[in-house]
Amino acid sequence: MTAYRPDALVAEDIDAYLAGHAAKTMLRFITCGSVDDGKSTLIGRLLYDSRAIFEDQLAALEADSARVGTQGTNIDFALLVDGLTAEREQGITIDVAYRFFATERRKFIVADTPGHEQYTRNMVTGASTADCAVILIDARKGVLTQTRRHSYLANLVGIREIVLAVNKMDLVGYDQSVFDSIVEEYRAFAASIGIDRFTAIPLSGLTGANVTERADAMPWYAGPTLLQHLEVVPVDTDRAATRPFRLPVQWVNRPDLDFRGFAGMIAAGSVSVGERVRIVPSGRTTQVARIIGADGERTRAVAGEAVTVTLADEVDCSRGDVIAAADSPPAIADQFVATIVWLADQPMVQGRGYWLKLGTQMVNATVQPPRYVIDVNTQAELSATTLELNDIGVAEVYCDRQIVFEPYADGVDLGGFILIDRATNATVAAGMIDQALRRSGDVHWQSIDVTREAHASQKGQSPRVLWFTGLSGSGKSTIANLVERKLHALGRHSFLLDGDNIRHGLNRDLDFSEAGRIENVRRVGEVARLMADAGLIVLTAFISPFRAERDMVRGMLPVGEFVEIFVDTPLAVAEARDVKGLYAKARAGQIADFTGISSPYEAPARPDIRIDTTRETPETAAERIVEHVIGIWSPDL
Ligand SMILES: Nc1ncnc2c1ncn2[C@@H]1O[C@H](COP(=O)(O)OS(=O)(=O)O)[C@@H](OP(=O)(O)O)[C@H]1O
Ligand SMILES: Nc1ncnc2c1ncn2[C@@H]1O[C@H](COP(=O)(O)OP(=O)(O)O)[C@@H](O)[C@H]1O
Repeated sequence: MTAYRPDALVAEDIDAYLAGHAAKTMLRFITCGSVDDGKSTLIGRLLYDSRAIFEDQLAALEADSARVGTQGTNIDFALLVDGLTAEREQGITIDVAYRFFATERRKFIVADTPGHEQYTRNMVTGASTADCAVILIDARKGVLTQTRRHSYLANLVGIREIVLAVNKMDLVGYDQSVFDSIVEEYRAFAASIGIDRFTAIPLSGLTGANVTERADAMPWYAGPTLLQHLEVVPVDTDRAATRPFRLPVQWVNRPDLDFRGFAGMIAAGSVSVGERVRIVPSGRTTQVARIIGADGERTRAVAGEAVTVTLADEVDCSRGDVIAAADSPPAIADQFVATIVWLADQPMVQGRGYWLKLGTQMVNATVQPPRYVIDVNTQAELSATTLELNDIGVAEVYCDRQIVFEPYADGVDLGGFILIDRATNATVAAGMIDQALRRSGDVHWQSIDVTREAHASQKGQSPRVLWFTGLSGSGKSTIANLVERKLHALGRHSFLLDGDNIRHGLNRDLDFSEAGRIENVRRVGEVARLMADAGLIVLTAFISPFRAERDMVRGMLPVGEFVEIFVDTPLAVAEARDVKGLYAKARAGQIADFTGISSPYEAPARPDIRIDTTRETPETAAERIVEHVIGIWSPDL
């Protein structure tokens, strides 16, 4: 290996330096091990021996090149930090240090994750974009629990290149038999968790033996040094290039009527002009007419490249769709079994709707209680009712519509997803699709001839869901009743779903726990949607204490159809009214989880209508609501 000498070249010919630098492939790798294994020393040696470009040097370089009017450092710099900013924007607090260095053959980003309790979250975050994992073993200690944990996690997130770095060989007299027995023990374990291939290298971070320089002390080892190996291991895009073509559409580029291009990053395979492609999920096939890359018109493009393609026919294709090889398209489904790593401090809430983001697709999804969680140290399958921080579990995921996917093992881009809290926008989990549930493919949406528009127009009205929310005794039922009477008198077709009544029938199996209330509101939302599909004006009077579920119901309906009405009555006033005597019982400890007292109420931040019942009578509140509803639907007045 020839050490890379950026300083000299930068001084002589910055353009040549930047051009050479930009053309090199990038390897992202992760180091797993603890300080005791000599990890810091090893990384330090790699950086030192390869005359690494440190972050601050790159920043200085960028500033210098801007000053002399040269372009081109930006791309590398983005690559250096993009992993970080993406995670920060998603609200995950992680503890992963990224370091950048380069040799003449390759650029490297090494993610260094500390080995403390937050290990799973840190490692999954650091490893999710890595091509390769370097697993450190102390030659004196051999394969330990943490070696197994690191290997399991690396394999879980889809890292196919594993390097077993048997460190501190100097402390065992560079003895081949020590190395061989560690490799044999590791091979048996690796096979048991599905790792069929790894590269073992005996080395010493301290002396530098087999890190960047060959070691005279270990003549029995004929393989590459660690750096030599890292310079040639295949990166994920090499592997992706051999799979069937996939282009998840990021946006549709339509500058004028003559041009309609579909832009995105090719996730797998390659594509040539004239090739037949299939748009998924619609299933329409057509041919690729043109391919435009960063450097202009192309005849072919491969995985990892950002392109815009145009198609021979005017087919429907929008953001979230996937343009794929016509004869081997990805699957579509709305229910999956997935392996989920929980990243948030708040545990998973059964039945709660989370945003599921898979590539360019975003849908609402709920997670069932896990079938089991995995002990990362022993790989044992344990029973659990929910997923908590750092848990890894296998669970069913239900989406509210079909998505285009591939099992994670076949492709990270269409198989990996994140779950996002709808209220805070924080990433709460990372998931990997194992397979679709069979019933998902068996249940088809029945296409119905009498559409919701036909139902509504027959009734001469636009459907609405008037969603009343507020504390017990706030006045939801009283006002909703009055509104319905007025609508009825005006000849509107309506139906009132009331908390007390539904809880005696449809939802009699549900309690007032968080999960019980979430499921209560979800079912009511589904029923309200069906009734709105039937053309009705639906009124619902449920406490519906959580923002996430109210927002979820809003998202289930066409824009503008959901009207959130906050019956804003202070707790003290509702409690003073105590229509049903429940507050007195709750205060006396006879009712558990009572809203406002021992269970939370999340007030709407921006309701469509707010009613202050301390200032407004039920009558005037109802008139205002009717005016709001009739006002926005003027055609048939
Ligand atoms: N623990 C506890 N907390 C809150 N409310 C309780 C509880 N136990 C019984 N009740 C009675 O149930 C009614 C609320 O049911 P909801 O279906 O509207 O509640 S929720 O939306 O699922 O939170 C509510 O009716 P309203 O007073 O009309 O709101 C109460 O009468
Ligand atoms: N401005 C008001 N709006 C609604 N209800 C009011 C108002 N002022 C007093 N009330 C009384 O408050 C009580 C509200 O009870 P209810 O409608 O059953 O509440 P909820 O359905 O929210 O539990 C009723 O007895 C009602 O007469």
